[in-house]
Formats: sequence, structure tokens, C-alpha cells
Amino acid sequence: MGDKKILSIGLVCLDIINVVDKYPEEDTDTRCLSQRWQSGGNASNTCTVLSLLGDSDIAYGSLQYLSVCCTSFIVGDFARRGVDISGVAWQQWGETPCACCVVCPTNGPRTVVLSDTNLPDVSVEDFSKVDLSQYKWIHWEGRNADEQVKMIERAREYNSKQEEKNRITISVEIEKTREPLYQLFPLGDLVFVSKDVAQHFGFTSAAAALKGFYGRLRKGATLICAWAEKGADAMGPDGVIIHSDAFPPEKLVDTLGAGDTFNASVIYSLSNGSSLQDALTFGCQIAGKKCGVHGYDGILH
Ligand SMILES: Nc1ncnc2c1ncn2[C@@H]1O[C@H](COP(=O)(O)OP(=O)(O)O)[C@@H](O)[C@H]1O
Ligand SMILES: O=P(O)(O)OC[C@@]1(O)O[C@H](CO)[C@@H](O)[C@@H]1O
Repeated sequence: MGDKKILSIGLVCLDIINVVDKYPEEDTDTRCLSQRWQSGGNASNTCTVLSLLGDSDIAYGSLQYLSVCCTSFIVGDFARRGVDISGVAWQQWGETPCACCVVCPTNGPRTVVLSDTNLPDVSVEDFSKVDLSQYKWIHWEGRNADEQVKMIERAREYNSKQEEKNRITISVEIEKTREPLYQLFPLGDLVFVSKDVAQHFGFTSAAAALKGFYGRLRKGATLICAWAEKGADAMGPDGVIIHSDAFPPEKLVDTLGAGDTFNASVIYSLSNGSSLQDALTFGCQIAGKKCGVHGYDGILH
């Protein structure tokens, strides 16, 4: 695979994170323990974690064209982390998505309210400008699924003309409970399905979700389902379910981005030749470390 990179397509936003000692009640006025700005969104978090793990990659998400305050913050953050943004689909109009996040270190969970109004998603046209020969792996966060289907078709067509060693591995994440996203199940070589989607379909464990969803996948594909403090399960073409326990940190402080950290770490590990079991374990280890620190710096220590 040489020096080829990993491309991540999905949300890039600004996270404004309020750390509180207890989740605020409605119609109260409280002070947070601390507040910080952080680059966020699936594509951004994936690139952040990949860059910390050591790969050079490209955040290819939706960033506003105008250099308004929060956009320059995100760009600065990518530069600081060495994330290559030369492939970003800059938009001429629209507002940079922004998420107000509440993180409660006493019990861990994060609550997110996202404003994602009018910034266009990455389109097939944007994607047609991408030089696919640069990439060994492309990850799509399920969003504008109808367009994403066509982008993945283009990547598959490219693959059909390549020798096996030059083919791009295609992964998709189906995280939100939105009907159009389910058409992505048969499109990935690797599919991440969230606990939220699994529960929406009535599954009460990762293993049950894998058994229930696996039939929707393309031949030879792998399905992974993370289940917070219960760790994660995976099923490959042999139909065997493998599992990794979670690796809870000594003190749970911030679970915002744990799922994105898990996905990025699994992708990193598989793209470097690890077995599915090792990649699953590595994903849980790094995601567990993330839960023990605020933000992403320190996830390797
Ligand atoms: N409370 C926790 N303790 C330890 N590990 C956790 C915890 N929450 C999440 N993780 C790790 O992060 C991974 C993804 O978490 P999950 O909550 O399923 O994703 P998301 O953040 O997308 O909801 C889990 O498989 C697990 O390894
Ligand atoms: O890994 P998680 O915690 O599921 O996702 C975290 C996240 O990508 O989701 C929000 C948008 O939905 C962003 O504000 C935030 O950075």
C-alpha cells in the first residue's frame, strides 16, 4: 500500500464543549467547570485520531469557504495536527456546522446539539475531482446517502481497473437512524453500524445486531458494532462473531468522540495489516483511552 493515504468523508464542525459537574436541569442557570472549542464531526475526529496514530491523511469534509472565525479555528487545528486538508471540498456558501456539547465527567456521557443547517455536503461532483490513486482507504460517514452511493460507485469502478494491491478499501458508517442511510449497508467492504441504529431495529446487543444486519452486506464484507462500555463485536465473511471488551479508563471523563476514535483506530489497524480481532481490540483500547482524557491529545499514553 506504500505511502497511500486514508480519506475521510463526512461532517467537519466546531464543537463547543461545556464540561459540567452534573447535567443541568431545564430552565436553570449554571456555570460550567470549563469550556473549550474543538474541531469535531465524524470526518474531523477520524482525521485527528489517524494523525495521532501516525498516518498522514486528508480531512475531506465540508468546510465553509469564507474564513470566518470558527472555520479558521478548524483549519488551524488541522494544521497543528498535521492533517492534510488539500482535498477539502471548500464551499462558497453556507454556515459551518457547530455543535454545543455537554460533557459530564462524573458519569461520562456526552450530550450533543448540532446546528447543521445549510452547508452543502460533499457531492459527487466534488468527489469526481479526487485523484483516487492517492488513497488506500476511503471512509464515508453516512450522510447524503443518495450522493454517497454514486461516489462509492466511482470508487468501485476505479477498483475494477486496478490490480488487487492498488484497490481502495471502502468503509461506511451507519450511525444515525435515518432510512436513506440503510442503502449503504451493501456498499462497504467494512461497515460500522451504531448501537443507536441497532437498538432502533430492536437489537439488544452487538452480537444480535451483527446477526440481524449481516445479510444486508456485500459478499466478503465485514460488519462491526460498538456498544459503549460493553466493547465491540465484529463479523466477517466466515460468520464467526468476534468480540473485544471495552478498556475503561481509571476515571471516565469525556466520551465525546469515542465512537469516531474507535472507527479511526480500527481503520488504522486494518489498513496496516492487522487481523480483525487485533483491530477490534486496538479500537476499544484507544477509544477507552479517549474516554479517560478531555479531547484527543493523550489518547496514546
Ligand atoms: N464508558 C465507556 N467505557 C469504556 N469504553 C467506552 C465507553 N464508552 C465508549 N467506549 C469505547 O468507545 C467505543 C465506541 O463507543 P460507543 O458509545 O459505542 O460509540 P458512540 O460514541 O458513537 O456512541 C466502544 O466500543 C468502547 O470501546
Ligand atoms: O463519536 P461520537 O461521540 O458519536 O461523535 C462525536 C461527534 O462527531 O458527533 C457530533 C455530531 O453529531 C460532533 O459534534 C462530535 O464531534
